Amino acid sequence: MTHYDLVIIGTGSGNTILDQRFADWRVAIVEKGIFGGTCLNVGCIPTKMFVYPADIAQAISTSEPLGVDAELREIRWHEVRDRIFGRIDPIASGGKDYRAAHPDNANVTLYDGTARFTGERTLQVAPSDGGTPESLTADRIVLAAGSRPIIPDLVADADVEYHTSDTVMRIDKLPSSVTILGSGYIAAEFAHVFSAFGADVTVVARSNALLRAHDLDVSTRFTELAAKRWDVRTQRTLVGARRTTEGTTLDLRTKDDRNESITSELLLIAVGRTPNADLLDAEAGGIATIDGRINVDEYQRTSVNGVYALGDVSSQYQLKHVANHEARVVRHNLLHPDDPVASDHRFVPQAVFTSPQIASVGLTEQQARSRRLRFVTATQDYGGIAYGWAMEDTTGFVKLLADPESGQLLGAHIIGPQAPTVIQPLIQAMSFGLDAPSMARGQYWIHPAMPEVVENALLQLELD
Ligand SMILES: Cc1cc2nc3c(=O)[nH]c(=O)nc-3n(C[C@H](O)[C@H](O)[C@H](O)COP(=O)(O)OP(=O)(O)OC[C@H]3O[C@@H](n4cnc5c(N)ncnc54)[C@H](O)[C@@H]3O)c2cc1C
Ligand SMILES: NC(=O)c1ccc[n+]([C@@H]2O[C@H](COP(=O)([O-])OP(=O)(O)OC[C@H]3O[C@@H](n4cnc5c(N)ncnc54)[C@H](O)[C@@H]3O)[C@@H](O)[C@H]2O)c1
Repeated sequence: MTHYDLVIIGTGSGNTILDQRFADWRVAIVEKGIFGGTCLNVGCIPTKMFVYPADIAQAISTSEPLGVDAELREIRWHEVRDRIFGRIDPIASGGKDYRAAHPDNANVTLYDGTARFTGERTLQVAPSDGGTPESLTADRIVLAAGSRPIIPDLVADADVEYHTSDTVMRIDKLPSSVTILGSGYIAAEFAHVFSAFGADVTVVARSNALLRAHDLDVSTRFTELAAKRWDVRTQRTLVGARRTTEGTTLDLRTKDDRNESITSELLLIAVGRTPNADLLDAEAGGIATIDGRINVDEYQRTSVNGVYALGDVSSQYQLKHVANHEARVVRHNLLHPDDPVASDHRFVPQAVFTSPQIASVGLTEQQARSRRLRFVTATQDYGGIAYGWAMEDTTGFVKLLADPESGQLLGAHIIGPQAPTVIQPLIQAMSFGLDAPSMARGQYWIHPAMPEVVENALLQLELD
């Protein structure tokens, strides 16, 4: 049994905790997979590195209304893929080497294996190479074990080949057709990538809209646009999956009880991610869970003294900027347990890097209504501002919700070019309590730049 001052499980945002202030601590890091976690290796970063060339490919094939006749000749898949992972893989291995061997980390032991609780602040680590499990105890433990893709039993139990976001970015050949089961973030982003690269894409949704957790106006607009680009099947229930000569077939039932089948070369499952709390045997460590997540208070503390959790394993937001924020909170609270800081989840923004891009922060109109809040809304089309004319945009808009009495913004929802960038001043205004009139008229807005779409939306809010 080896004892540590601190054990960190998971090297995504968990790996960002350690700095020189921990130099006197005896620390262990346990990682069962690729060093660096989801965002770096199979999540945010490689997906966006695929989205960028996809955006270029799509711009070429949609440039004709601007008077530019261009032709997309070829996607050199191997080059696209290898540029991305040629950049990412060395970062993962370099990060691992740094923790394992650099003098800065003389106090750190890296375990390549799976940790699970066997008692309070007591862990067993099963080495990835099948070696003898080792027991560790620690005064403090950080659970940063992330989440993993959910695979419906009907797919997992069938004799079919399928991909998840963990595997699909490394495939050897660009498929001619792709079926995506699911209609959230991952479905929207990969549908854009594969269709921009020339594949026929079918998206299968259980509900009546894609991205249905978004503001209804955004979700409705996105679903309409998606249906023009992809074969979108809403309100379908999966009833089976089978291998056929042409690829993989999904058997579906429609809302009006008809049977239908979709066959494609590649099947991508994107129906959500489940926290890895179960892999940790959290209950054996006395750690409470809620809906499969590790339960934490505002200080990221679990039900066991000295044990903290952060990121996808405990958060209702499965987002990297949230995991990183929570890691900073955990770092402070490890160093200053008597003067802890709380996580700030008031205005968590999110963006979907599909086409058109989507970004949002704060309440949706549905949420404002269900909370019975008094609010006003304003919507400004990109097409009504000068930069929108330049782009000939006809589909993007900014929608704002505000408290009519105080002028404080309650929510912002954008669908359109560069939405994740255009939204940032609104996140800032909400985070620092800047009211809409002050934001609109208390600063210059560069003319004729894209953020004028935000300025005009702010000016349209009919406040008291
Ligand atoms: C395809 C995709 C695209 C995404 N794009 C974005 C985006 O654009 N923006 C954004 O904000 N978010 C995005 N996300 C979400 C983001 O990647 C996650 O929210 C974030 O990576 C979570 O970080 P984490 O540190 O909690 O977990 P992770 O980074 O998943 O790290 C957890 C680590 O723990 C290890 N582990 C698990 N169990 C054990 C165990 N028992 N013992 C030892 N090790 C263990 C795992 O191997 C893993 O390396 C995306 C996710 C996916 C899948
Ligand atoms: N840009 C980003 O920030 C980004 C990108 C990708 C992933 N992520 C994170 O990763 C998480 C997981 O992404 P995701 O797209 O897998 O999940 P998601 O929760 O965004 O969407 C899953 C969708 O699949 C649907 N679904 C569930 N079971 C189904 C079934 N049997 N048949 C058909 N549809 C079904 C759900 O109704 C839901 O709409 C996201 O919630 C997000 O937090 C973020």
